[in-house]
Amino acid sequence: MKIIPVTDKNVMSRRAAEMISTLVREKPDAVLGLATGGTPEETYRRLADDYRNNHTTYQKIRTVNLDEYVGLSKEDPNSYHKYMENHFYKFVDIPADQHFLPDGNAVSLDQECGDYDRMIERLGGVDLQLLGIGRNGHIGFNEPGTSLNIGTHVVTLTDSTRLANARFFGSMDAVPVQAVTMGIGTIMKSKSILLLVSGKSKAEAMNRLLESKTPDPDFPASVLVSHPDVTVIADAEALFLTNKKVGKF
Ligand SMILES: O=P(O)(O)OC[C@H]1O[C@](O)(CO)[C@@H](O)[C@@H]1O
Repeated sequence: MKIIPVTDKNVMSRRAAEMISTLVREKPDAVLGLATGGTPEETYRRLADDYRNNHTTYQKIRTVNLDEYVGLSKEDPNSYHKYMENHFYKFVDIPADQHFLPDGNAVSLDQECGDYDRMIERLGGVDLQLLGIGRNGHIGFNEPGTSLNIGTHVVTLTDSTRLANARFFGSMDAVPVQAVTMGIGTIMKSKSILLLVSGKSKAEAMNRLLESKTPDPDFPASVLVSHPDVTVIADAEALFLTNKKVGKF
């Protein structure tokens, strides 16, 4: 795991956007694995700026997202379909049939999960998977206790995750209880992984990740220590609990 310590969220987002746009320019038909949540919002803004200012094209890029809530339509303002539309797709030239998210409203969710993994394989696998981390160490929506080999599946969200995401819904009761998520096995097949960690609320998770020596299902992000190509960009607030030397900010 390569750790890049940065002063704040702005720098984290700039560095992340630079990594992603470099890949897009070097491999114009790359498969990007994308994430939602508060952490990558500014990274998407910067990628949109880069598209506008430097004409970085997404015409051949394919994107696959980590997850979607069960029971929300694609048009629901809180769906991750809508999030991606509002934060990224509408600002760049990626064709509509080249970006994919799991369908949380599929008639058969089991079928949808299997189809999603097969679709990622057909695309040739993910070149770069962008990740955030939950306070309890979840990646995607893989909550503590999830099998480390599992493919895309339906998950019941923990109260802590629903509480953390209640800020987008207005109340915790409005947050769906289930989601479809790429599994940890799916995420680990990505050729490279970029984890973004920002803010004091993530400091405990960051500390635990840095202390992790081997994958532990009780702390899903720990699986990243066994992946050959992981970059973590973390800001000073996220790193404030760790005594490990992470290099200069
Ligand atoms: O970036 P946030 O909003 O703190 O969320 C952390 C992670 O939890 C999720 O919301 C759930 O998958 C991810 O989208 C995100 O990477």
